[in-house]
Amino acid sequence: MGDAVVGLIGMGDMGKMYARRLSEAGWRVHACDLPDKYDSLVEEFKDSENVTVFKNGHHVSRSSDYIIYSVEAKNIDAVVAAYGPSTKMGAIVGGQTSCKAPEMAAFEKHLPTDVEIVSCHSLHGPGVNPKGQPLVLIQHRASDASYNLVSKILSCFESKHVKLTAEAHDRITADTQAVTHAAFLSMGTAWAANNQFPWEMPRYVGGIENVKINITLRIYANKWHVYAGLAILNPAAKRQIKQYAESVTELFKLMLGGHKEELRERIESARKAVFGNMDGNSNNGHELLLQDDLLDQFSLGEKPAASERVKNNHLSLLAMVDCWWKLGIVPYDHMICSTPLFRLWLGITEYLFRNPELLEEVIDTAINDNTFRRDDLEFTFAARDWSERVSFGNMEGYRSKFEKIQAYFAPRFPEATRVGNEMIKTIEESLRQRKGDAGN
Ligand SMILES: NC(=O)C1=CN([C@@H]2O[C@H](COP(=O)(O)OP(=O)(O)OC[C@H]3O[C@@H](n4cnc5c(N)ncnc54)[C@H](OP(=O)(O)O)[C@@H]3O)[C@@H](O)[C@H]2O)C=CC1
Ligand SMILES: O=C(O)C(=O)Cc1ccc(O)cc1
Repeated sequence: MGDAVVGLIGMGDMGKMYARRLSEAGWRVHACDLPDKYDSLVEEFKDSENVTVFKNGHHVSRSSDYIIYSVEAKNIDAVVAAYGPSTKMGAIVGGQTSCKAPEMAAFEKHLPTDVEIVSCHSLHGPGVNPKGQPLVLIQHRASDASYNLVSKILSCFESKHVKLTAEAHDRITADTQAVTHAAFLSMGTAWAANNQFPWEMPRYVGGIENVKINITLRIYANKWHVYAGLAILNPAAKRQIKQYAESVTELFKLMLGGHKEELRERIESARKAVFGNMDGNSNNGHELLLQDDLLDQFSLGEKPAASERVKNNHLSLLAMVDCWWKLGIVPYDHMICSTPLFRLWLGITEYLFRNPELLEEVIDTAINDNTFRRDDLEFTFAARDWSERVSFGNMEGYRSKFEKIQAYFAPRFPEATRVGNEMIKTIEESLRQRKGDAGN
């Protein structure tokens, strides 16, 4: 491959994934994590001849031509302050953090002026095949030649390169990632508060419920700082998460008050704004992203017989569309810059909103069925509490709540991760195939 050496500062899940793929593609990689991980990293990469592990970021910065900071967003300022001044003259620096405002501020503050800046963000987790997934590239302070070099280095992922400014990146990921995570975090919080493992209850098994359960567990199996960083440090995210909590609260109040017509009108206005004239019977816009039979395959529990199926008012999904409507967000506009979780979330939302019978059943359940009010109450509390922690910028408050719920679900993570990976893989393949079919 080329002569350029790629530096990786931060060898956590994403850093390791980058190191493996870049070195396999023939790039020389200089990597480090914190000094206490030096020995274990040397051992782990002893068979990768293109990867050299260093004790700290000074060594990596001095010897690399494109350096990627792959550390916690909350630490970016401190880490760049430490190693940025050691950057090789004329090198290019970028970061992998999920939120670019603090990353760019740190680069501008601490990097020498001869250093160029091209950042990146893989819009998927470390366990997902990067092929075909969006990879955001940001030419922040760099010549076209340097941008092209970074694009060439990262082309071995076979991801779709999406060129954005840092600001546009943060606005879009607030719409897609931050608010999506808020919904799933709240579901997990409500289940834990009611001492439920939802896959053990008939109401929560099958179809779109599988997506809710698998994604919620996937998020709680990950590291808290990833979600805290992209919610709390992203200047655009607070408003979205707050609106989601408000939409949940207002819809729940309409349900509690038995205001069926008002509820229906509100849902209908949101549906029109977000899904336009797409309905369940026509393919006006495009085909449904997801099909129920596909989703049925990925259960952590036994699917109940149709006669035992318990109806759900899907407050979390109704609130999502209400939130998009109130904020003027058209989620399809963001597909080019979406994560697998966002596509699944949009998929189940669309599944509900483009099925008039199911939507009517949901409205009816919301008004007439009291069975699950306790779940909805906890879900409403949860959405508001997450939003408050994010609004106050409360990292420690976020962490302690996240880790408490994480501990509750932890025994099921291995199985949930396996089923979740399988689900994402199958659904993504099906989406790709359909796109291919449509193009033929
Ligand atoms: N996980 C995901 O799905 C994705 C994450 N991202 C972003 O990528 C970044 C990395 O995430 P991820 O790999 O998951 O997180 P990890 O916590 O697994 O990795 C971060 C690593 O950086 C290390 N680190 C912290 N400070 C230093 C330092 N001074 N020098 C060297 N290493 C240091 C951490 O060590 P220690 O643990 O000891 O602090 C840790 O090993 C985050 O900003 C995240 O938002 C982007 C896309 C997807
Ligand atoms: O798909 C998601 O939203 C995930 O949860 C995985 C993830 C987490 C952080 C990122 O910056 C990008 C992807």
